[in-house]
Amino acid sequence: MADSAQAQKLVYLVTGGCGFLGEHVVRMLLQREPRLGELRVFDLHLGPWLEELKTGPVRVTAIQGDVTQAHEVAAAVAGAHVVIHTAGLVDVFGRASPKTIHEVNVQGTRNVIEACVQNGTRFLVYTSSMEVVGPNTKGHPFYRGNEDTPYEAVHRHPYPCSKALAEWLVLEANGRKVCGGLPLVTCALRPTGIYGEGHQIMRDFYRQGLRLGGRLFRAIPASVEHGRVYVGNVAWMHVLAARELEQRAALMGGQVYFCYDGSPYKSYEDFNMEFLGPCGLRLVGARPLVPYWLLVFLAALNVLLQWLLRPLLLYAPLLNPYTLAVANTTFTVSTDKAQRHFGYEPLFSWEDSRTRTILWVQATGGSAQ
Ligand SMILES: NC(=O)C1=CN([C@@H]2O[C@H](COP(=O)(O)OP(=O)(O)OC[C@H]3O[C@@H](n4cnc5c(N)ncnc54)[C@H](O)[C@@H]3O)[C@@H](O)[C@H]2O)C=CC1
Ligand SMILES: C[C@@H](CO)CCC[C@@H](C)[C@H]1CC[C@H]2[C@@H]3[C@H](O)CC4=CC(=O)CC[C@]4(C)[C@H]3CC[C@]12C
Repeated sequence: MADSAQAQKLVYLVTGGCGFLGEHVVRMLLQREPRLGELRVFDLHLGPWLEELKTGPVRVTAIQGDVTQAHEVAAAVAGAHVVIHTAGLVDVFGRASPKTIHEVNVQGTRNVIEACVQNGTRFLVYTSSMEVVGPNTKGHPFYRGNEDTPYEAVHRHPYPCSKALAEWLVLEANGRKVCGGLPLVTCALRPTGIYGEGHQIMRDFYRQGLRLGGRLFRAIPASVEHGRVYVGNVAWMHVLAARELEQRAALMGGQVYFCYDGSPYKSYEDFNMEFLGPCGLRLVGARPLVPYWLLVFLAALNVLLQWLLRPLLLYAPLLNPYTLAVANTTFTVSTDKAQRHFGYEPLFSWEDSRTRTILWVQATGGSAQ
């Protein structure tokens, strides 16, 4: 697709294109990818908002499908130049079984790779996660780390296990000959905790705060820092990476990139208050109001309750030993690898990202949407 035709229009496929991140990737491609000729949006559940996109100048094709079904993925990939594979089962709360998480995240990714190989699709960008690195089960801090920082990555939970395995598959596939004989070029992007318009957990915290009379209670020390990244910048990074993969195949192929922007390093709760504060909530307590040992106990109790209640109902609260460990461990990234390799600069400043998120929480937080 190189210089033979600068004006050649490209077919992009976004898997998981109706999810929180996927929708932003889809909209970003339509706004910022001049070579886009057709955009295929593949998802298990198609969003009604796709309809309005179908009236624009670029052909938008909605494909309801399941990444675990190889034939459905193959049909969607046929004829695509670039695949952005963002579909995944994001579950750290025990809603889905480990088997299902593995099937979607690992087998689904395998199906995407094989479909690229069979169909001669050469460019694949995979949405990985910071979770493939850590936090590890020992709670070691990862402080301002980059892609080369040594860290003891130990995965036990099904979600990070599945993301690590899927990322490995994607990177290992780099250089494989696709149908037609040319090499596949792949890279993986590792977002930290994503926030922005559409962030379900943010909305849940907002609603919880409203129920508690406009208050949230500090549970995690303010000194535990998290790296967070705005969804618009994560989407922009995907679009740029996909665009540059061909020209910079030797440099970018088989590489991983953390997703980063100018969002401040703060504790998970203090960071959320950047948005929930202006929406009228306040975080009570300069220090955690419950002792850590009690949180550990409650997290363990939640696991027991989940197990006991499983025959009757799905009990999947936010607090469990894994989420507590993640929330309570510093994990921040500081890197310029994406800037050096493919010229990434955040599209949205921290101020813009903050304002957009606040407006979204205000607009939808109290409603049933
Ligand atoms: N939300 C976060 O903070 C982070 C997310 N990620 C990764 O980003 C990607 C997108 O995550 P989010 O947008 O947050 O999640 P999401 O749940 O909003 O989006 C995932 C999308 O994948 C679709 N999907 C799930 N199973 C599927 C299947 N079997 N076949 C086809 N589509 C399927 C869902 O319907 C959904 O639209 C995931 O791969 C996740 O692992 C990585 C780092 C952080
Ligand atoms: C102990 C509670 C007191 O208020 C707070 C619980 C917060 C947790 C639900 C979140 C804290 C950190 C989040 C994770 C982190 O942002 C990294 C992630 C990366 C992903 O790829 C998927 C989502 C997540 C695991 C994210 C999930 C929610 C938290 C554990």
